[in-house]
Amino acid sequence: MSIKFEQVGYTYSPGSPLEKKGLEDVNFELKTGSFTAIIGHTGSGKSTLMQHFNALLKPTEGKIKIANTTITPATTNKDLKELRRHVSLVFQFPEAQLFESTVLDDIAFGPKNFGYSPEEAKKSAKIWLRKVGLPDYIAQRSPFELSGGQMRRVAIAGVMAYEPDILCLDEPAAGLDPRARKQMMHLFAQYQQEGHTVILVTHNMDDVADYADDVLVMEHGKMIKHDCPAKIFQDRTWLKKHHLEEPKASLFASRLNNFNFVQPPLTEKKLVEEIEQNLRG
Ligand SMILES: Nc1ncnc2c1ncn2[C@@H]1O[C@H](COP(=O)(O)OP(=O)(O)OP(=O)(O)O)[C@@H](O)[C@H]1O
Repeated sequence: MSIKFEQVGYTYSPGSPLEKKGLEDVNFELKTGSFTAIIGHTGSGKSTLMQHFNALLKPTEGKIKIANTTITPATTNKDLKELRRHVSLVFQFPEAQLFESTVLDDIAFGPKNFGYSPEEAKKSAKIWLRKVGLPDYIAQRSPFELSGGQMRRVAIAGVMAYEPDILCLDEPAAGLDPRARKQMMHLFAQYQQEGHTVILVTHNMDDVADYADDVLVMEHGKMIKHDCPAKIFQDRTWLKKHHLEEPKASLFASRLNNFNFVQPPLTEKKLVEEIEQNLRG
């Protein structure tokens, strides 16, 4: 499913004293099957942008084309059900939205809502319970008896169980320990490898380097750069100017004297390879 933003703008509370521009003249196109990271410092418009992918917010200017749906300021909610089956949004702390009495029912809720029969929904829920790394015996427990990390997985399984073509994630691993974060990111990477499009808002540049193949940089509601991670992270002066961090691996490499890196290694694996090469001469 292709995604195209054309001169998209969004104003919060227009015409009121609280009027605030959230997005301004945003233009880009994302490829089907890509893993796009949206980065930028706090308040730059990442979440505002994210909420436009499934029209939770509709542009107040410009238009968005996602597959066969065009979203403009005039689009009404009744035109959007089909889009929302194909494009899902996971907010920070999605576990706050769990509500069913068992884990399995909670995961099956999304698929049922989007037209799966009760049997199909249950079957998909069982598959996704495993895919997010939870044991089968948890299925009949109340989601509220689980740990925070387990609840997060249940919430994410509930979205992935109806297999949206485009999965939008707003800092989905916030607050998780490093191991749980890695497992979660791995799950999203696998989802992309199975042919889906993944869009991730993150402050974690290591995740960008490890998983994304495409990056949008936001600043003051505008998209200031759209490129692959290697190009985004190659210019340290530009990153500093825009208050963006670089991945730990390239930061580490920049502090090594007497080593020659053709370009900053972005991942731990690449860093190790390049150090080995340097040592071999
Ligand atoms: N409901 C709202 N009403 C008015 N202004 C808002 C609202 N939500 C966000 N904004 C403003 O829009 C701008 C962009 O906010 P947004 O939440 O999209 O940024 P962000 O990049 O996601 O930030 P963070 O990294 O802190 O989550 C900010 O100036 C913010 O104050």
